[in-house]
This record gives sequence, structure tokens and C-alpha cells, in this order.
Amino acid sequence: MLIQAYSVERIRQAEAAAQARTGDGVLMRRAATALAQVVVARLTARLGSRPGSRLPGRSVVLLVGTGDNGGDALIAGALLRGRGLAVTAVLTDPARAHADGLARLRRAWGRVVTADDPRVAGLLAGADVVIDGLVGLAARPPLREPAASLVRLAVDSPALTVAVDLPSGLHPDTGVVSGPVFRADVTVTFGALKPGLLLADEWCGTVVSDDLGMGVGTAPGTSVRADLLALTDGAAAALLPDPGRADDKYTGGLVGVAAGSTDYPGAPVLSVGGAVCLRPGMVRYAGAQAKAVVARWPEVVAAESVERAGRVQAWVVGPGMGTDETAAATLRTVLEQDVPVLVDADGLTLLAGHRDWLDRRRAAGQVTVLTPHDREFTRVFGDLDLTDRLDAVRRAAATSGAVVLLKGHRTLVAAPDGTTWVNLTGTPWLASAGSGDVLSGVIGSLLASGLPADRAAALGAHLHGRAGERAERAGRAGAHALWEFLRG
Ligand SMILES: NC(=O)C1=CN([C@@H]2O[C@H](COP(=O)(O)OP(=O)(O)OC[C@H]3O[C@@H](n4cnc5c(N)ncnc54)[C@H](OP(=O)(O)O)[C@@H]3O)[C@@H](O)[C@H]2O)[C@@H](O)CC1
Ligand SMILES: [K+]
Repeated sequence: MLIQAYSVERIRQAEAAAQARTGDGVLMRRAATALAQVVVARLTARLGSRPGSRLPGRSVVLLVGTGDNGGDALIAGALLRGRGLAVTAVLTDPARAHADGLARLRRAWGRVVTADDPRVAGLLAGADVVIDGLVGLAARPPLREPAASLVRLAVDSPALTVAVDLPSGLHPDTGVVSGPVFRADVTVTFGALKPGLLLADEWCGTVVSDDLGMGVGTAPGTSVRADLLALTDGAAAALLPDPGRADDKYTGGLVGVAAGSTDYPGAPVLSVGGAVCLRPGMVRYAGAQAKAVVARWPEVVAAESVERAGRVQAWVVGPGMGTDETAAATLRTVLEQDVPVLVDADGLTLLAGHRDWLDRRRAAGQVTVLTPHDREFTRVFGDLDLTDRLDAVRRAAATSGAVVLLKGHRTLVAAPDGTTWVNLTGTPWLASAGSGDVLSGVIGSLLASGLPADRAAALGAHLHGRAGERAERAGRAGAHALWEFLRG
């Protein structure tokens, strides 16, 4: 199963349709029930079975804004009162707080204070649970006062922090964070995942999604495609090409790597290594480092130039290639071939001055994949602002006709038809020299095996991230062993 996120607009459409079926208030009651259940389960687990660790009497603080997000929190608060918890709602604007939710909490003997109450800081510091019902789908960060101050206070609370629908301060569609953000241990989200929860997952903690019976993405007559996709390990394993019994080295995927120069002997070895690790039928290498490449990867068939390399089913071009005339000629030759081509590193720098080469491939219906980091992205797509990375990568794919993989904490992949992926694997340890070279080879192999380009890029990023996580564990173990050794 793929992980699927939907835009606020799509969720609102499904909500309207569901509300017409169920009648007023039903979805909110379901949302509040789901929220209260998660709070009880998580708090019970947190308290454990120590003496005195019973739920009744534990304190819950609700941060309540001016909309239905606050309504969810208030009704959940009333339900938690029913379990014997002490519940206090902190209202940002009493006149605009959800009236029915407030009435229910009051009927259940919940306490209500306003955000300017001097006791609020103490309440948050002493709470067992803080529930963030400040803003949800209607959020337009940065948070205004007094919500911003409440979030700042909540950051210091040792309580279990639970976000309703999404952490306040985060943009639901873009994941862009500006100003203070509620840092959640758990986010209970309704209808479907929102893109922001995947793009800025570091604020969300564990995400529990309850569709409330809304059927987002399945409404008749609407597009079933999610707005943002992510792979699970299971989905990644299902995509991985397996050689069939009838395959030989020529049918199992032939990938060519045009990379390296006299100045950069390492990048081609790494890029070819990435390709080899995916076990295609054959890896061909073209460039100035044939000896170094074959010394490390003896199964590779190497040549000095693309013209002499022979037939392939996909090319990777660019890592360590330099940006001189020879490199430009190599890039041009590769881009003239009617096979999928992945352009990385120096290839991207060169491409910035030759956008017409990309246009030609687009006109011919040929598949191109670009794998920039931020600086390379700006070189090629200078007019696109990277504040909203999702928007930028989608525009880049739409205007260039290429699949664009934008590297980052959460690597994004966008296809010209609008299909967009976010990669959820990896570690900051991957932000190191040579890591991108390996990724280019991995994706090149997947392209050669015939996977659609956006899937090849998303799968490559997923596998590369998992490999990075393993390397991190090994690196940490190594560093620890070294430390022990040095200490004698
Ligand atoms: N769809 C579903 O499936 C279901 C949805 N449900 C729930 O409803 C929620 C959506 O409720 P909603 O539409 O009432 O808006 P919500 O997010 O509570 O915002 C309230 C107000 O916040 C304000 N505000 C905005 N930005 C701000 C900022 N930066 N700083 C400060 N304030 C800011 C803005 O006010 P204004 O700008 O007008 O002053 C806005 O009107 C949804 O997230 C889910 O929890 C469930 O109950 C049932 C199923
Ligand atoms: K919230």
C-alpha cells in the first residue's frame, strides 16, 4: 500500500459530501471520539502500571482556537471528563469558540479559562496532556497571538502533546513552517493525511489517521489520485524488479553511466557502485576513469566515451564529469539518445545553459530525470522560489517535461503529469559528499529495468535512504567503538 495524502481542498470536498449523508455534527463527534480514544490509550501507555498511575485526576489542557478544530478538542475534552480526567480549556477568543463544544465541556464540569489568564503557564507546565485545537484545515501560518504564545508555552511542557488534525503552525498543504509550531507526540488526523504531515513530519510525532467514514479519494467523478504519495517498505519491495528465469544480461536491464573526469575520479566509482548494487543485467561505464571503475567493479563493461559504450536502456550522466567542452559534448550526445536519461551534478550545471536540449527531449516524448540539490535546482530553474518546495518541484517538472527529484531532508519527486512523491526514509548522515553520486546510479538501474521514471526516482530515494540509515547505525557503532578504544 502506498501512503497517500490529500490537499485541504480535496478533504473539504469529501467532508461536504459526507456531511450531506450523515447530517450535522456527526463527523465532529466521530473526530472527537477518535481523539479521546487516542489520548486515553497513549496516556495509559505512558503512565504504565506503576502504583498511582491511574487515569482519573490526570490533567488535560485543551488549547482552543476559533473554529471546528477547537470544537473537536472541546468535545474530546467532554468525553475525557467522562473518564474522570481533569480538563481545562484555554480559549484564544471566547466569543468565537465552538459553541456546542464549549457547552458540552461545561456540562461535563470542565474548566474554561481565557488565553490571557495568568494561570495558563502553570497549567501547561503541570499538565499530563496538552491537546492542540488551535487551528486545523483553515490554518494560515504563522500563528497569530495569542495562539503563538500558547504554542511557545506548550513546547516547554513535559506533557503528552496531541495535535488535532495537524500541529498548529504548520501549513497543511505545503508543510511550510513559519513562526512557532506545536510539537506533537501524536497527531490525530481526520479524513486523510494532509501533505504537510508528510513534508514536515518532524513536528507531528506518530500520526494516527481516521477517515471518519468520509471516503476521501473515492468520490465518484473525482480524481482518485492522491495529491502526494510516499512509499512504505512493502510497496518499495513490490516495485523492485526481479530478474525472471528467461532474463539474460541483455534483458535484465542495461544501464550506462557517463561520469568522471581526470579531476574527479571518485564520483564515477560511486555512481557505478549505486547502479551495480541494484543488480541490473549489465552496467556500462563511459568516461575518463574506466580503469578506476573496473578496478572497483570488475563486472562493469567500460569504454572511454559514450559513442564507444554500446547499447543501453537508460543513461546516467553528470557525476564528476566537470563542465568543460568535452563534458558538454558528452551530455549532448547522451541527451540525443532515445532512452531514459538521468542528469545529475555537473550535468545539471551544464544543462542550466542548454535548456533547449531538455525541450527537444520533451518534444520527442523522451523520458528525462533531473536530480538536483537546492543550488543545482536554482541554477536550472532560477525563477522558482524554494520556500514552498512542493510547489517548486511540481512547477519545475511541469515546465521542463522532466521528472524532477529535489534532494533534501524530505526528498521530493514530481512528474510532469503532476504525480508527486515524498521520500520518508533517510537520515541527515546522508548529507555527505558522494551520497548523491550513489543515488544517481541506483535510479539509473531502476530506469533501465523499465520502471516509470517517477517510480524509479521515488524507489531509488527510498532504498538510498534505508541504506543511509544502516550506514548511520554502523557509523555510530564505529564511533562508539573508537571512543571506547581511545578511553582505553
Ligand atoms: N474536514 C474534515 O474532515 C473534518 C474537520 N473537522 C475539524 O474541523 C477543522 C477545520 O475547521 P475550520 O474550517 O472551522 O477551521 P480551523 O482549522 O479550526 O481554523 C479556525 C480558524 O483559525 C483561524 N486561523 C487561521 N490561521 C490562523 C493563524 N495563523 N493564527 C491564528 N488563527 C488562525 C481562522 O480564523 P480567522 O483567520 O478567520 O480569524 C480560522 O477560521 C479540521 O481541521 C478538523 O479539526 C472535524 O471536526 C470533522 C471532520
Ligand atoms: K491543531
